[in-house]
Amino acid sequence: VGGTAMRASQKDLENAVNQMKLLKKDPGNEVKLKLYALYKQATEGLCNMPKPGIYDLIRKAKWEAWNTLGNLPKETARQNYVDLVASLCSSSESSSQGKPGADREQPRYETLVVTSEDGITKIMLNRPTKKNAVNLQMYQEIILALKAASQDDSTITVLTGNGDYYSSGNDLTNFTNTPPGEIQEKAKNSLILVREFVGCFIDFPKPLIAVVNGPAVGIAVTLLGLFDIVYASDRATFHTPFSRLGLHPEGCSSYTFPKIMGPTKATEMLIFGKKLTAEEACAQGLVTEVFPDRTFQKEVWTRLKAYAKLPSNVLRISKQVIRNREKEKLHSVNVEESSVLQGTVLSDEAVNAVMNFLSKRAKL
Ligand SMILES: CCC/C=C/C(=O)SCCNC(=O)CCNC(=O)[C@H](O)C(C)(C)COP(=O)([O-])OP(=O)([O-])OC[C@H]1O[C@@H](n2cnc3c(N)ncnc32)[C@H](O)[C@@H]1OP(=O)([O-])[O-]
Repeated sequence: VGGTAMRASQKDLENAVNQMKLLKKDPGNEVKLKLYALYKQATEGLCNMPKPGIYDLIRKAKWEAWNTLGNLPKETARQNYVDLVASLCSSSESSSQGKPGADREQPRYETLVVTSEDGITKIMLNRPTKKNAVNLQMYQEIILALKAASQDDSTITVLTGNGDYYSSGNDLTNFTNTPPGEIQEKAKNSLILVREFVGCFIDFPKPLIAVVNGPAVGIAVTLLGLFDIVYASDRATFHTPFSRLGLHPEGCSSYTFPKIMGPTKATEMLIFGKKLTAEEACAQGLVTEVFPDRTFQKEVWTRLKAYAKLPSNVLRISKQVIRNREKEKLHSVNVEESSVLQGTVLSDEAVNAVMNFLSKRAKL
């Protein structure tokens, strides 16, 4: 997940090393350390360098970068190295093709507004007239925005919504204009996209914060279990109406929710579709803190700007320490949830629920 389907070979690694030598723009120390660590892990495995003394700054940074990879398999490290070099080469190509003076770093998005300031990259879902429903383009754009944010020089990354909703979840019209002969294929490809999308949240290397400005539905709720902090307005609600849509939990919620709130509370949400208020979601550990809607934006952004002044590399490493041992498990949960959905996304129950929504704009 999060890389090319094919596994990178030794030859691919060597090619990537050579490509790096030709890179015109210096990718910065943080990326260089990451490349160093992945290369060592890919070629030598587990960090075998004795821990350098505290004042041996350069060797210590290298040791930390390598040691943080823990027992990441050599093949995965090789793949990650190749993927990282490919993304550096493509971003340097696109920036060298950009017009002088233009905003070269940020790709153009149609469904998002992405800004980066004060050490914070903010990814704002921007389909307010559709309550920020996640259509296929938005899935793709969020993947791109997360990949860019993981490599930019911001300290933390925030996901939020524009308008009165955080997000109404998966866009129920994602397959509706598809000719009947192509629907199976489209559903299959869409679920592959959703799986890749969830994988990007699992792998996201920096602190990831949800600023839940209003109601959240479906996949916008389930993904919250993969965030590091979730701040909510007291207007927000949390609703996963999967059963009435003929669907099943995704976004790794079948694993994260029972861990966060205990199996019975998770069942009430994920199977029986119980909608939680922000206060309830906070009491159950899904939300970190609730703020009055009136002061929500001001309070949250003041806090986040202060957090973003902390040393970026330290936050990154702490996040990895907290999350890394769960990563492999989360990826396997993601694959499993996706294959369950493959079997049911075009079931009678699921198709009828979409038809019902379209014909009556039936409310949850
Ligand atoms: C990956 C597979 C797994 C699935 C994961 C999930 O996330 S499952 C969860 C899937 N999610 C759901 O089941 C939620 C379904 N949505 C609802 O139940 C309600 O719209 C509401 C309660 C979110 C808001 O009610 P409200 O009275 O405040 O507002 P309103 O109803 O007037 O909506 C305004 C406009 O937004 C449009 N729009 C809204 N949501 C969606 C959507 N998801 N899709 C498409 N469009 C959507 C709506 O059609 C309308 O457009 P129009 O007609 O003006 O062109």
